[in-house]
Amino acid sequence: MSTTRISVGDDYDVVVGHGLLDELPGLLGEGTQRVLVIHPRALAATGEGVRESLGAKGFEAYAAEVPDAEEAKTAQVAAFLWGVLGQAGFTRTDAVVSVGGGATTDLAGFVAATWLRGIRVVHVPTTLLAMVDAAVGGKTGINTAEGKNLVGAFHPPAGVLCDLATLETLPRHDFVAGLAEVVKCGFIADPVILDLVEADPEGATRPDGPHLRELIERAIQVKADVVAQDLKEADLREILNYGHTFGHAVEQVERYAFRHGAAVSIGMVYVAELARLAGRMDDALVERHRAILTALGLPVTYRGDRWPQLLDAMKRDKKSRGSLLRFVVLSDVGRPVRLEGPDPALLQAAYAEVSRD
Ligand SMILES: NC(=O)c1ccc[n+]([C@@H]2O[C@H](COP(=O)([O-])OP(=O)(O)OC[C@H]3O[C@@H](n4cnc5c(N)ncnc54)[C@H](O)[C@@H]3O)[C@@H](O)[C@H]2O)c1
Ligand SMILES: O=C(O)C(=O)C[C@@H](O)[C@H](O)[C@H](O)COP(=O)(O)O
Ligand SMILES: [Zn+2]
Repeated sequence: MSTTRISVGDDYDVVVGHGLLDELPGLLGEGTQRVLVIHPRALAATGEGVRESLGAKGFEAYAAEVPDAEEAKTAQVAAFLWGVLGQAGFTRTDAVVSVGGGATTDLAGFVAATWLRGIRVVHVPTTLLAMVDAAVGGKTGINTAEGKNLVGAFHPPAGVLCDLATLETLPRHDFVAGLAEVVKCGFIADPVILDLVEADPEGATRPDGPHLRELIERAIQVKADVVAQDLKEADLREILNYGHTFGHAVEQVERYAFRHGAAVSIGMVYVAELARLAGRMDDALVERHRAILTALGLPVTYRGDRWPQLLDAMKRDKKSRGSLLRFVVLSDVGRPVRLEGPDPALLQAAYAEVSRD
């Protein structure tokens, strides 16, 4: 089966295909002696397989298991991993490999960014969301009690290996959650993604769907093009945060029991409604958001009794400047603009539009 390479500027490639482990040693860097493979509990066998294959190639290979999903993105788990690296004597020529979903790649990337002020990391994403988004672009981080991804660093990987076979074991709800970030790329930059999903929404929800590979590669291309121009989110990169101001607030209010992609789905409808109320988006495009996300089985409403908590969480969004709340909105498909300091009445009215009883 074919392999695709999508370059992120001149920095590194995101490789999409099947059985890509042979590429891993070449990405680890010359002189690398020790490698720590970080994987979640659910992928114990896969993580051990990667460790063994590196051991067989002559590396001093270690594996560390971390909790599944968002429970891994804590200071305690990061401290556990710093301990593992310290005990094994990892130096600046050694490396970290993440094998898992976005929670694992965010955590492992952060640990690599902070160990000795930065060692090499290679991501082997195993969820749809991590392939198209989390493993690409160098945003790493953990959560704190006050909010999502509040501690982190920009630390691009040396490479990203997306083995499509790993998606076969991914639970359906996690697969579908990843589609929210694919659709996000469609709305902000690549309308063909929206056309493909609209033509066959059921097919899009299956790992063997006819357009899955194209959807994945198009979404990666959108992200790669953006981060190659603005790694540290001075301006353009904010478009990748479409739907996240409200989405991250939902995740925090739900204490991370809600999947990231599901929260972003609601967040995109929220911000579309906000844009409509602010006179920036027409009714048809708002309804297109609802129709596409609903057809994929993603949520587009949220409970209606959490406004003070949601607003409080939104104020800590990284796009905020002082007390100014800032949103990425669309004037049309592929035309992201900023909405700064919207009237508080509009913020709450948009919430009413996505609230269910
Ligand atoms: N850094 C970024 O740019 C960026 C972008 C998007 C999202 N994120 C972050 O990514 C996280 C969400 O990532 P996610 O949706 O991949 O979820 P996740 O990492 O929480 O994984 C979901 C679940 O699936 C399990 N799993 C992973 N791969 C599997 C497989 N192949 N088979 C069976 N089970 C598997 C995991 O152990 C976990 O329980 C959030 O923390 C979000 O903030 C980061
Ligand atoms: O890569 C980016 O930039 C993004 O915003 C992609 C998002 O999908 C992702 O969830 C990211 O982790 C959000 O970052 P944050 O800066 O809002 O914490
Ligand atoms: Zn996201």
